[in-house]
Amino acid sequence: MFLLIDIGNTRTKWMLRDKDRIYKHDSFLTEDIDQDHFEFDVAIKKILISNVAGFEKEAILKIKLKKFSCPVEFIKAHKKLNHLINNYQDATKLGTDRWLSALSVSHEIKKTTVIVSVGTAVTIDYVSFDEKKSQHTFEGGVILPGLHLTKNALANNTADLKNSEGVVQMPPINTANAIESGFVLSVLGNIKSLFDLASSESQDVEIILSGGDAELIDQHMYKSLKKYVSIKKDLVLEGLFIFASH
Ligand SMILES: Nc1ncnc2c1ncn2[C@@H]1O[C@H](COP(=O)(O)OP(=O)(O)OP(=O)(O)O)[C@@H](O)[C@H]1O
Ligand SMILES: CC(C)(CO)[C@@H](O)C(=O)NCCC(=O)O
Repeated sequence: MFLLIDIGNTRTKWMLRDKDRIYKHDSFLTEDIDQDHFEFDVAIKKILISNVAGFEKEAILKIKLKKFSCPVEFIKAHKKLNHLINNYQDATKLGTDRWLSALSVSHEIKKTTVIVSVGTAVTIDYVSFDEKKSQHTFEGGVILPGLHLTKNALANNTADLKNSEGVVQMPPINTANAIESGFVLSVLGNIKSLFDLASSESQDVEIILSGGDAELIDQHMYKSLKKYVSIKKDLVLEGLFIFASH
């Protein structure tokens, strides 16, 4: 049995699973990481963790997990693993969550893929597929502030932009809708740019959406791209399981 933990900047997602079955799947706010979340009485072979929320969270979690008396591994991006090559300038500097998502895709999808994670930050990554070599390459990608961060940055640094709920509207005719629409359109525009780049190299490109706000982007996806899009929520946890089994 493996305990897999994905520590994001806002939410921590975790899963207890083995080869055949998922036994538990839950999440909590990362700021509550010092509380007792892992209460079960089963023998765990290994705990694998993806952490993009900083060293302090890692230190707290290490203490919390001592009670399981099993190996605990914090994963870092590799230059090459299985059929995935990582072309980031410094391979180990690629966010573990981005790399594990690419690892998951490289096992599941034999196609060039644009991986979009819409969480605290938004990342849009281009993973190419070489059919002849049966090999995927993480080619690169963009990072943007997520919806919550975008709203907070505007509210905290301007006089008149309050943090309120808006909807996508074209053209937007009030402040809240202008901010919400601006965020969604900027993510869509970036997806289109990375999709076009991927399509210049490959005729068969998929777009995978993940993260807390994936549905928001999916709802407004360009009509011309809809047929290439699917949502997969647990890419990072799936990547951790592939890593555990490699
Ligand atoms: N208090 C909050 N702080 C930050 N984000 C929030 C909050 N409440 C809701 N959200 C929304 O939840 C989303 C978080 O999604 P998700 O669960 O994918 O994040 P995450 O795993 O923390 O992200 P990441 O992996 O980028 O750190 C954000 O995009 C934001 O819109
Ligand atoms: C971009 C985030 C915050 C997305 O969760 C994470 O992957 C991260 O902290 N990455 C490190 C920097 C990088 O990937 O270039």
